[in-house]
Amino acid sequence: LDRWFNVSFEQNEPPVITQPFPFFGHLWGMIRHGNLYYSRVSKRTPFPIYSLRVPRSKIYVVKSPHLAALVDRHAKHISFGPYAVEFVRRFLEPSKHAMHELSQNMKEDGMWGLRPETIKTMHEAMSPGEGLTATTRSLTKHLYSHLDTIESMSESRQMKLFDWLRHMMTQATTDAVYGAEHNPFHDLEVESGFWDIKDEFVWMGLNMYPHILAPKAYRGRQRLFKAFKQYYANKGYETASQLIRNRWNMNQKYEISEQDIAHFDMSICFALMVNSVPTAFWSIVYLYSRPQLLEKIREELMRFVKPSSEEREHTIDIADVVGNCPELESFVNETLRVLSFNASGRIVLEDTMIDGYLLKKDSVVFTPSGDLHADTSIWGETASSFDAERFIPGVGSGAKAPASSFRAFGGGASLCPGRFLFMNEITIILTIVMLKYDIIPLVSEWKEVQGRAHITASVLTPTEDIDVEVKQRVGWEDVEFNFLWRGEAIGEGMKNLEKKRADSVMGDDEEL
Ligand code: HEM
Repeated sequence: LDRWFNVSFEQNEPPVITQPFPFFGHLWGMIRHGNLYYSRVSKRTPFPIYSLRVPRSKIYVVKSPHLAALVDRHAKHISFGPYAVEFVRRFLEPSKHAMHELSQNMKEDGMWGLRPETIKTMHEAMSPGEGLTATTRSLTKHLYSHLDTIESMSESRQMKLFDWLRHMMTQATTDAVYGAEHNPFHDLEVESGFWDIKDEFVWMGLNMYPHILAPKAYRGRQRLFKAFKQYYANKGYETASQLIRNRWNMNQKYEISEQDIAHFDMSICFALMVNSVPTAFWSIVYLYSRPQLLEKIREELMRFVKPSSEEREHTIDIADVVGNCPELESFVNETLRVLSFNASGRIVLEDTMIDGYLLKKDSVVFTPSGDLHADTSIWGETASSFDAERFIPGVGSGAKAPASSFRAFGGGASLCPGRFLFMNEITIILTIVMLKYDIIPLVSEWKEVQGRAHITASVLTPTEDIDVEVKQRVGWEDVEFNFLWRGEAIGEGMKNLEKKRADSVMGDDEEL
């Protein structure tokens, strides 16, 4: 269809991009290509902003960095709130009371109302501070114990990379966030049901006969709802992270039922995992398929590794790595830049003029990250290629890019509150994996894998998995790593520490 795009102009409003099948043409493109559709249209239009007409909705797509920054600045009138509430209505089967409470104070005039207050408490729980430290420490322990199962695998440690990461990160993240005591994801049918929802999400979102159009997703959602209802009946929140306790308390304040809270958790699980898992996959593929880059980042990590007097033992506090490894951080940001295709959806609450364009009330505004991340006026002539050093201060174009143009985590008032937890998580995984293991594809070369866009996710999902073998890192087979998070030992570190304590107790006994 993209070959037959045409343009029509309406007074003041952004130009309308038409195609031969009125209304349904664009809708079909969106269903077929997900968020990648906007990039396809944008490539064929010279305008900084344009309109798409679909049944019952008018969509404006913002392409220019300047207009993206303006949309962010008009957050009260071009708002993320109603977009998020529409997600709840379509996917989470909320009660009337829950919908009523969620729909209050859409313009966020003052800090009141279920949605603004919940987001505020989420930011509090997930910004650097006690809550984030406690959750990350728990996450590190759970990730390590899953990674450690590699050690007990048989001689040939072969696995499907994406499947392996997905299972490990699902279990470890939900243990850390929901508490391992009552984590619903320990039931593997809940885990597989959850990922089925993602696979058939678009069809479920049409909200017409979901049990027929999206049967696997429908069953997965029912299973997830039921499991979370049981979780709250068991008072699972009492042993959960601050994030879940804060959310529970806020929902109590607004008299939201346990059933509604259980349904809301589907969105939290999406936020926790749908971007982090593919980012971990792409990061490992990009690193291990670029041996020089891998060695460079390993060298950077080695600055934080302290060998003990017994040569075999090495200790690293992963919390020191976060924010202090420009090569690693730049690499992760660049991975996000090239693979983020979120739409940053907003709803126009009042007719609003931005830069001479009229945006009409009730329309949808998308600011696709794919377009901004490919803009040569921001990222230079190399915008379309992967440059691991792009975000190193003083080296690449990324360090100077305006915040409103790097949109992997969205932008403006609705900037993702989970970005710090994510950065910690990816640093933990990559640090442990890079220091301890070599990862080799079973076929001789790393194959080129394509990405698929999802309406719910920012980061593309790989269209196929890669069979790999995980081996002890060559030259480091005899080294034992102790991993810490803010001085507290985990994994090997924990075992060694416990052993040392036991030895010293024995020594004391002997003295006695
Ligand atoms: C790679 C990891 C992640 C990526 C790429 C990501 C990306 C995003 C994006 C693109 C948005 C939309 C913001 C906008 O349109 O302006 C968003 C919002 C959000 N994210 Fe994340 N996210 C990640 C991890 C997380 C995690 C771990 C959580 C934890 C629960 C989380 C919670 C949220 C929430 C609650 C919002 C809505 C914010 C609001 O309503 O103001 N995200 N995220």
